[in-house]
Amino acid sequence: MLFITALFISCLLTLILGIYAWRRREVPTAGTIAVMMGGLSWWTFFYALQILHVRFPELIPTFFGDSLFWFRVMFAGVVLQPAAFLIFVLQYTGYRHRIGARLILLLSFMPFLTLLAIFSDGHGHQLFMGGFEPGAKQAFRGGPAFWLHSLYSYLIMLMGLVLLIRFAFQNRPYRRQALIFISGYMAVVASNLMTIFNLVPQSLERLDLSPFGFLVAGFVMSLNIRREGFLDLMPVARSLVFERMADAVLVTDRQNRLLDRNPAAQQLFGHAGVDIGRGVQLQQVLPELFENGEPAEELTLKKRHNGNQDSWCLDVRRTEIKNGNETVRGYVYGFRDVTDLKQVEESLRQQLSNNEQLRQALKEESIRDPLTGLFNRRWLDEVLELEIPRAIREESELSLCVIDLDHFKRVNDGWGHDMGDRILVSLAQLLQDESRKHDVVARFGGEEFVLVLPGIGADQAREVIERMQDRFRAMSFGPDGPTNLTFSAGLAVIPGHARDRETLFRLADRGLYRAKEEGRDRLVIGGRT
Ligand SMILES: Nc1nc2c(ncn2[C@@H]2O[C@H](COP(=O)(O)OP(=O)(O)OP(=O)(O)O)[C@@H](O)[C@H]2O)c(=O)[nH]1
Repeated sequence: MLFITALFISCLLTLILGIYAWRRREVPTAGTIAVMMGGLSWWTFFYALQILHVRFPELIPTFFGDSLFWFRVMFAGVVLQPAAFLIFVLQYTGYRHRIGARLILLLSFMPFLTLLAIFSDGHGHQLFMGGFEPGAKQAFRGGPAFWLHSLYSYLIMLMGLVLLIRFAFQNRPYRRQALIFISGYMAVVASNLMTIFNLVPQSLERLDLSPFGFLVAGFVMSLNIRREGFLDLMPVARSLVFERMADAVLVTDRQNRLLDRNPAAQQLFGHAGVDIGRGVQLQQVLPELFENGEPAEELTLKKRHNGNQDSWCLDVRRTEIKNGNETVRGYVYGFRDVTDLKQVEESLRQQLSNNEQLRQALKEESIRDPLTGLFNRRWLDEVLELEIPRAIREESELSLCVIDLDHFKRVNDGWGHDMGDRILVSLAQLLQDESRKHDVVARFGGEEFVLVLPGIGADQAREVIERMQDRFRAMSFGPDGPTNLTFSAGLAVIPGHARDRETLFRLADRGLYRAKEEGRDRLVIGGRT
């Protein structure tokens, strides 16, 4: 009776755990745990029915006249266990991508055959039951199919166990929960092994001990869920993140040999034609990443096949993987595709530079005379505002010369306005040619020009102006243009004639006026001849 009670408690506990896990099935391993727990619950439930049938045949009937009916049904829950266990371990230890249709098919082959053997194994057949008689208080020996299935189960469980133990030692944050899970499952394995190898003491009437193993496993599992967050903090979440990340991630060992890569990396490097198969040396397949020894922070990846212009701009981040004693075990390389960002950045930069050019052009326009291209009066004012105080501060000279074309009205009247414009442009060009780089030549308005000659006194300025006058006089404006044009000029110098802008201009203007008065085509300095 104690045994039956234990069976039902196991059944209930595993059922509750199964339902609990099923309700959290958005965590991928939880679904598998639900199947495992459901299978265990099934196992214990039908085992209990079988025993009750033997003890109380009138209470628990059987079907098809088969006294082992419930026992056979029970095996549906048994054969499920190894495959579910392995799938869980693969999910838990980060090998989710290995679970495909092929593996599922391979794993279900044996359970399917076993179930077939179980149900076709009627009385007299020795294939699975090995002549087992229920209620005969004899040990269950099992036929060849039973042992084959046991071998298959334990091989699979061993594989899972190895993976789990390796994982537990490599992943400190999950070590406790992984070890607790292993210990729970070991209780199932131990009780099952004791049963199938007939190690159960006679006093326990050779009953199947597995349900007690399930009881222990159930308690351990609930402990794991409550204390270790087994269904919340699964490493699976981490591997899911790795797999679903939009950034390409490559994991290498210390020698930069590739150990793992996520689907985003496969897609990106696959597109670029870079071979990122496991074991390849990163320096060999991505030499541009290590151009200066250390990995670059930015990488431009070009499509390897000739003739294609595709390229990606990648932001690279390398993180060291360290173990407990701080030695580097490998690296994680993260590649973020910043191609679009770069394009936006580039077009913004282009736009900024265009704006700057436009601003410069506008500024130029605002300080230039449109006809001659010389500086205008506005710019001249700004220049003088700086240059006059500087000349005084540095005790150097500065000459200001006001130039005005002689009888320009006659030119306009005689040869037309267009010819007048051409002459203004020619004079502007001449003034520019004859002055130094840091002199300022401006059109002051109409046919009047101003020269600012920093660092030059009256004598030197006179030479410059007279040279200009000579050249202008000698200029020809074609067979239909005027000849021997002249200009008059007035000059004043800082600090000799003035120490401020107004006086300087007034004296230069007065000089110009005097030059006109005295017959034009001459230069008057300081308001006097
Ligand atoms: N073609 C042309 N003529 C201009 C321009 N600006 C001013 N003028 C002309 O320059 C002439 C200036 O004439 P005035 O101020 O009388 O002087 P002037 O004929 O040069 O005689 P003086 O200065 O006394 O030698 C006028 O006919 C204006 O129309 C211009 O941009 N283009």
